Amino acid sequence: MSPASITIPTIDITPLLTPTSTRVQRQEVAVALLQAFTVYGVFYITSPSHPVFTSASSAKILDATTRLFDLNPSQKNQIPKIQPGGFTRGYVPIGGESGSQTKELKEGFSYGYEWPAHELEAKQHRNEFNGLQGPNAWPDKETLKELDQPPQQQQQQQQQGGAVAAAAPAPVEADLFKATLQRFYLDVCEVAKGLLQGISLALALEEGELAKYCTTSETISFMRLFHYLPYADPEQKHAAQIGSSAHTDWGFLTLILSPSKTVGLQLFHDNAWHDVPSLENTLVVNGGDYLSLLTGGRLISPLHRVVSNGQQERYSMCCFYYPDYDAKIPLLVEDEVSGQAASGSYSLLRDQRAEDTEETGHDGDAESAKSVATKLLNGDINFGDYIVSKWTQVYRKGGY
Ligand SMILES: O=C(O)CCC(=O)C(=O)O
Ligand SMILES: [Fe+2]
Repeated sequence: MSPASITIPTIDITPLLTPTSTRVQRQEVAVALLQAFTVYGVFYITSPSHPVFTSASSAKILDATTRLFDLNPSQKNQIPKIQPGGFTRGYVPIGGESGSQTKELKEGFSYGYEWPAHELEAKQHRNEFNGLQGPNAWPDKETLKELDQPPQQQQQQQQQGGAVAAAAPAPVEADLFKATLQRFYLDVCEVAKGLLQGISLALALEEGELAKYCTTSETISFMRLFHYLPYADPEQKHAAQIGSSAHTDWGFLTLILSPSKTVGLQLFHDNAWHDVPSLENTLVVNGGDYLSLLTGGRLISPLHRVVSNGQQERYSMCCFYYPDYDAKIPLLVEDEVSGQAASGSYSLLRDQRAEDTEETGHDGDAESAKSVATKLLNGDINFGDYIVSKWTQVYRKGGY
C-alpha cells in the first residue's frame, strides 16, 4: 500500500542565483526555505533560467548515466573503485556499499571536481590532497571513447549490429562524456552555493555566513550517479532488500535529480514513508546532518530511503555538497538545542557498520552520538576527517 500523500513544496530560487535580485526577493525565498526545512527537511527547487533546470540538461546527464551503467561488467570492473579510508571517487559495485546490514541493490559512480592536469600534478607533488579531494577515477581510455559517442550514432550502430553507420555519422566529440558529467556537477554546485545564501538569511545570519565555511566546496563535494535495480523478489518487503537503506545524509546539502521518473525516493514523515516523486525541471534538496546539528536541530535532516516498485530500474544523480575539509563550525544559532540535535538521531553520529534497517534505523547508542556531536561543535574534530570515517563505515567489502 502506498503511503498517504503529503505536499512537499517547490521553491523558485531564482533570486538566489541572480546577482541583480533585491534583498527583499531573496528574503522571500529564505522564508520559504525556512518553512520547508522546519516542516520536512526536503523540498523541490527550480529556477527556469538556470541550465540545470532544463529538460536538455536532464536528458544529457541521463543519457551519459545510462550508457555508463550499460557498459559490460568487465569494462565497469576496470574503473577504480571507491576505497575505505577515503578515496570516495570511482565505481560502486552492487553490494559495495550499504548504510545497514541489508544489501543495497544499486551500483554507482562517484566523481567530483576535475582538476586541470597541471594543478593536479602540482597538488599531488606537494601532497596537498586528502581523503575527499583528489583525482577523479574514470573508465579507461577505450571505454571513455565509447562513451563519447553521441546518442544518435550509438543507435545507428546498434541497428547495424555494431557496424559504423555508412551515412554521415555524427562527429565524436573528444571527452564529451567527461565534459557532460563535469558541466552537470559544476552547475549543481552553483545552485548549492546560491542555496547557502538563502539558508543564511533564513537563519537570520549575514548572507555570506555559510559560504565562509564553503570556500573549497566545489573541490570536496561530489556527484554520485546511481542505478537502482528492481528487487530480485518483488514479494519481499523492503527490510529484506532495499535500494538505499533508511538514513539521513551527513553533510550540508544533498541535491538530487531523478530524470528516470521511477518513484523510489521516500521520506519518513509523521511516522510513515511517503513517496517523493521526481518533478520535471526541479531538483530535490535534502538538508544534511551537519547543517542540522549546527542549527541546533532547527533545520531538519530528513530520514529517507530508496525503494523499488519491484519492476523498474531507477537512475538518480545525487550531489553531496560539503563545507571545507578542515571546517570546524560552531553552533550557528543562539536558541536552545532541540529536535534532532537534542536526540542525536543523525546517521552522521551513529555507527552504520552494524545498523539494521528497522524502519527509522535510529536505535543506536545515544550517548556516543552525543559525544561525537560535542566534538564536532567544539572543533575537536574537523568535518573532513570525520566524513572520511563515515564513508568507511558504509563501505562493504562483499561487493568486490
Ligand atoms: O537516489 C536517490 O534518490 C537518493 C539516494 C540517497 O539518499 C543517498 O545516496 O544518500
Ligand atoms: Fe541520502
